[in-house]
Amino acid sequence: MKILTAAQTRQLDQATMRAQHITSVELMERAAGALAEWFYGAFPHERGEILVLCGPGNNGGDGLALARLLHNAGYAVRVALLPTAHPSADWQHNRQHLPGGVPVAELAADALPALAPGALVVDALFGTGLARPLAGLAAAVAAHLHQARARVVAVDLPSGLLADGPQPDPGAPVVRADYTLSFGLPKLAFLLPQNAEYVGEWHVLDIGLDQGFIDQAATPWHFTPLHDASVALPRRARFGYKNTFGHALLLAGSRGKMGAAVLSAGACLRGGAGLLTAHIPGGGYDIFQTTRPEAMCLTDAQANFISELPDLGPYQAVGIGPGLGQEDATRAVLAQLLRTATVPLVIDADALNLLGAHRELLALLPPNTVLTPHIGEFTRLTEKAHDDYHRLDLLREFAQKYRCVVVLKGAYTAVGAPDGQVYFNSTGNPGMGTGGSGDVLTGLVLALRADQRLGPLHAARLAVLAHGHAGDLAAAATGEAGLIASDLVAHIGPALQALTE
Ligand SMILES: NC(=O)C1=CN([C@@H]2O[C@H](COP(=O)(O)OP(=O)(O)OC[C@H]3O[C@@H](n4cnc5c(N)ncnc54)[C@H](OP(=O)(O)O)[C@@H]3O)[C@@H](O)[C@H]2O)[C@@H](O)CC1
Ligand SMILES: Nc1ncnc2c1ncn2[C@@H]1O[C@H](COP(=O)(O)OP(=O)(O)O)[C@@H](O)[C@H]1O
Ligand SMILES: [K+]
Repeated sequence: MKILTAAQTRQLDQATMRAQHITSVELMERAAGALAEWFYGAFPHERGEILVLCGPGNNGGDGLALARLLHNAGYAVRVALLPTAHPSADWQHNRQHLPGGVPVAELAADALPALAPGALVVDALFGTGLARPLAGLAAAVAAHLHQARARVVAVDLPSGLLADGPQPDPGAPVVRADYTLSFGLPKLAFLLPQNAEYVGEWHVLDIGLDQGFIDQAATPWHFTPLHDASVALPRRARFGYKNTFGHALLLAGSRGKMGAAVLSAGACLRGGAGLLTAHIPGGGYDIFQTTRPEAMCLTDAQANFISELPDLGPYQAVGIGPGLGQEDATRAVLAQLLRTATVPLVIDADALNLLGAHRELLALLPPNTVLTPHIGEFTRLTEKAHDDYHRLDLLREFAQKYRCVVVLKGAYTAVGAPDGQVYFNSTGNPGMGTGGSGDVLTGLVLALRADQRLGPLHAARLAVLAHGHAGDLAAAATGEAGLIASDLVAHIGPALQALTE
């Protein structure tokens, strides 16, 4: 699913009207209808009055049309208008069609609407047409909503927030919505941590926008929903056997962090690898063999860390990093791996930290390597980003420069591809913020890299999608707080099953 800019969204509206021979008023009516349907589902028994705040453009027009539909459906609705000399044509149409029974007032700085605590407010002040930061009356309204602790439903965008870029004036107020209801496609702003306090819970409502325009629109940004055919897992061949499904090598663990190796190995096995060999510090042997009997095990001469690179001959993919530690000898193993590997690599955790601390090693990264940094690890590999948008620029630059797939982990994990495209993930939940979750992802990516039917981007995107889905399945059973990384491993099977072709 593509993510478009505000400018592209305006073109998409025009293309939809042309292709479907509808007027802008008709398109607005569809948008309002979709908003109203959402309201009926979310607030079926709302008794209090709903205040609809309308700006001068089509966002305000959506608000006026929604007010009419809610009133006709029996809700108590009141409208407050931002004073304007030049309302949009569709605004005027919907103003004229507002039923007489809906009270309408103009907003004024010295008489902002009284709001009972928890009052339900629709923010239809500004959407994608926002041309400058909120100031004056609009800014006062945004602050008033916040102080009054109103429940705010934003139409298309919380007013004051840009759809696709950082705020020009970070100090200017932005409406803090509990819900944001957008049309057709998600907006880039929804996916970034810095905007979470404004966007709240967001939903995309289908209003039948022109798919032809969307298909040809150029954008680096994509969103991967749970069921995305382009990243499905191919079925296993009926006559396949363990050697068909890939033999993975995992270099992981150090004293005190053998659990990372165990978790990662579990995920690799549950991810469908035909065979898994783990190379671990000698002192971890009993732990590993006892907890992961399905995996084979090579022990390092060192008891507490890894100092030797095994012969890579038998393997279809190599993963390195979980619980690895940052010993000099381990760094030498990483360097040797980068120099000699001819099979796909997956690099995580301390292996990334070693790369960050010794950046000369970055030049050795084989193309199509998958790196799985969280934000802290990514910062060590690159530089401190000014904000979340700048970090996305850094992600694209890094993936293009090193011809690698970079999985920037977190809520809506962003997968950067060597061609500069970025794919945001839709699955997962905050319960996954628990030690070892990333180690599980590494094992799963490794299994899918050992699967020779999948390319690096497909493997990384599918692993991220399945890992998040496993987290969602696990959280349904344990709750978010109770979720631990082992639960992710246990749910990889059903998650992958749900994502199989
Ligand atoms: N496919 C879709 O997504 C569909 C989208 N639709 C809806 O259309 C919305 C976009 O409508 P839009 O283009 O009329 O822009 P909108 O956000 O109402 O603002 C423009 C007005 O605000 C003003 N203005 C701007 N900034 C300001 C500021 N800081 N302070 C004060 N004023 C400011 C600006 O004035 P000006 O800059 O000219 O002075 C102009 O008057 C979109 O978000 C969605 O809700 C649906 O109806 C159909 C399907
Ligand atoms: N709020 C969240 N929503 C979705 N996924 C999350 C969230 N928090 C963490 N995760 C996922 O959990 C994993 C955490 O990885 P990481 O920080 O490397 O953990 P660890 O180092 O403990 O293994 C990542 O895949 C990340 O995307
Ligand atoms: K809005």
